[in-house]
Amino acid sequence: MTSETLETLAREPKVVVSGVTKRFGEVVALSDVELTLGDREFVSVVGASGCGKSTLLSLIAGLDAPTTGTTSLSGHEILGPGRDRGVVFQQATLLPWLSALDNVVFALEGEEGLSRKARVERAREVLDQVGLTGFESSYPAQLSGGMQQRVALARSLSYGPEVLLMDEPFGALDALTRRTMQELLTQVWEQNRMTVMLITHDIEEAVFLSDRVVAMTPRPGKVAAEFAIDLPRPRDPEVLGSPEFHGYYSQILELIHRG
Ligand SMILES: Nc1ncnc2c1ncn2[C@@H]1O[C@H](COP(=O)(O)OP(=O)(O)OP(=O)(O)O)[C@@H](O)[C@H]1O
Repeated sequence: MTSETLETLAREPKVVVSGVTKRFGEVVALSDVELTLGDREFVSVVGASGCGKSTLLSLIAGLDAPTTGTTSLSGHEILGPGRDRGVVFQQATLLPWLSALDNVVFALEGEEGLSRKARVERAREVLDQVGLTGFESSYPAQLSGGMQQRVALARSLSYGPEVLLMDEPFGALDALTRRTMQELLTQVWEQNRMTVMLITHDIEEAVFLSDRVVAMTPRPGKVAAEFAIDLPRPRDPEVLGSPEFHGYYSQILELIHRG
């Protein structure tokens, strides 16, 4: 067993998905899913289109409920959305009439006891973390797709969630921007060290970013296999050329193609 696997096992569980089945009418999207996300662990979920990845994410986000089974966070059953979880989707879904700064400030409206001044300060801080200093007053339409996703990420980071849930966050970006955003995400995660669940179609992205990659079976989705990624951190793009990286990549690819 590798040291990384031991570290993964030693982590306190943060999110636990237990015996979860999800049906939409006749469609069984998830069947008896068991999954644990450890405290401060970065986990990617990969699998064929339609295998239930987004459904799994929305159950943990509390946007939907399982048909049977339970999801819990820090030992408490998830019964709806909460500020202990941040969600980033493929589209940034920013409010077009608000500046980048005000989009983040708006997300902090629910933070009780935080003055307008403190909210603005916090928003500036997280915009700086995602490399947007100087763009605070730009409106979404004035920002590129990658920059809009940076604002979306800042918005989720602003209230300090324990778990960050990301559904194909870079899926709509061009290859170069995607790579920059992956590097940004590793930096942000190194600084914040929250639990992350990333849904992606991109196995290279999954291996590069994660402590563990979870591969799902085709519908009805179940966990097919889990791979502990024992690559040095902080991750450097140079690792992409290493034999270890290619070893993980081909094992996961083969498993998904085998179905
Ligand atoms: N609200 C819904 N109503 C009916 N069926 C749904 C609903 N949401 C998802 N499904 C079905 O559940 C299955 C799993 O969908 P889901 O979007 O979770 O898969 P996915 O792995 O995220 O797919 P993709 O990679 O293409 O985004 C699909 O067959 C989908 O059609």
